[in-house]
Amino acid sequence: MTIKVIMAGATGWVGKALIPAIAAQTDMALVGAVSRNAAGQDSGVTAGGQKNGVVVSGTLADALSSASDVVVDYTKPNIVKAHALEAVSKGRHMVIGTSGLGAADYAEIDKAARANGVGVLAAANFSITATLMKRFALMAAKYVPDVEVIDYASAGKADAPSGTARELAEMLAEIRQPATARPVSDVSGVPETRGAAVGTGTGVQVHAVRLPSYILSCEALFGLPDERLTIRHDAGSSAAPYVAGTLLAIRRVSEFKGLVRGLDALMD
Ligand SMILES: NC(=O)C1=CN([C@@H]2O[C@H](COP(=O)(O)OP(=O)(O)OC[C@H]3O[C@@H](n4cnc5c(N)ncnc54)[C@H](OP(=O)(O)O)[C@@H]3O)[C@@H](O)[C@H]2O)C=CC1
Ligand SMILES: O=C(O)C1=N[C@H](C(=O)O)C[C@H](O)C1
Repeated sequence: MTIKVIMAGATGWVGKALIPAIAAQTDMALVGAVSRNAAGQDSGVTAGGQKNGVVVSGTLADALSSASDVVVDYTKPNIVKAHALEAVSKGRHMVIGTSGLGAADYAEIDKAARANGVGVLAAANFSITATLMKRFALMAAKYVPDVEVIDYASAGKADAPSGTARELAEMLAEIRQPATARPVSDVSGVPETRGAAVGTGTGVQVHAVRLPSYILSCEALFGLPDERLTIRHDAGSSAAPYVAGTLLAIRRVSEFKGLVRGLDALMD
């Protein structure tokens, strides 16, 4: 069966890499593309390549008016949830790459997806090595209770923390033992410098750094008396690392009913 795919965020950094990649798959067909500013143009051309005959729509609603199976979203934190709810309400499976959502948003999308009998795969980071970083950090958290997350990104990144750091912190908070660090509420000085607690219970402290020269790096920092472990991922300047993981998600998302979080769900 050919999987008919709509690419929302077709003219973005990641979307431009995915448009030719989706079109090149023998088991997929690119049937729609979304960008407000490129509406009416050919999506192959706006992605920097040859004409592919798929005209860009200005809204997801427009793109959904034709038949499709899966919507892929690499847009912006302020629109991704609305896109997800719209796509699943129209019976489409959804692959979410866009950052900015948290556990409560995903619970809402999960409910809507289950009600409509479709699958959603949301991964804060579709790169294989970033996914391994998360997996290794979750393994370490079973043995070392004290962990904090440092999130490094470009000066202009729209959201903080990054999706990568948020997913990691939320999952660490679910499995790690209580930390031995002094509670932030007992800290004097400027307690905000201890970062923000992300996740259930006391959460995991996340520190977001935003500076020119970073793309996205994420560190899980574990401490025990007299020793320390750092597990870190650094993203490079191209969107290539996210392509293979996103294609895998497009192929597999219809196997689910409801939302599954993290590329690692597909990696075993
Ligand atoms: N999960 C992962 O592995 C990765 C996630 N990301 C995340 O993906 C998201 C996108 O990143 P990136 O490609 O760098 O973003 P860009 O800013 O380069 O591109 C955003 C795209 O979304 C479109 N867009 C923006 N707003 C809307 C809207 N309201 N309706 C429809 N389309 C819209 C833009 O077109 P226009 O403005 O014309 O509408 C553009 O095509 C970010 O949240 C980023 O953090 C990034 C890399 C990897
Ligand atoms: O905004 C980005 O650039 C990226 N965002 C993703 C995130 O928020 O985690 C991950 C990706 O490495 C780059």
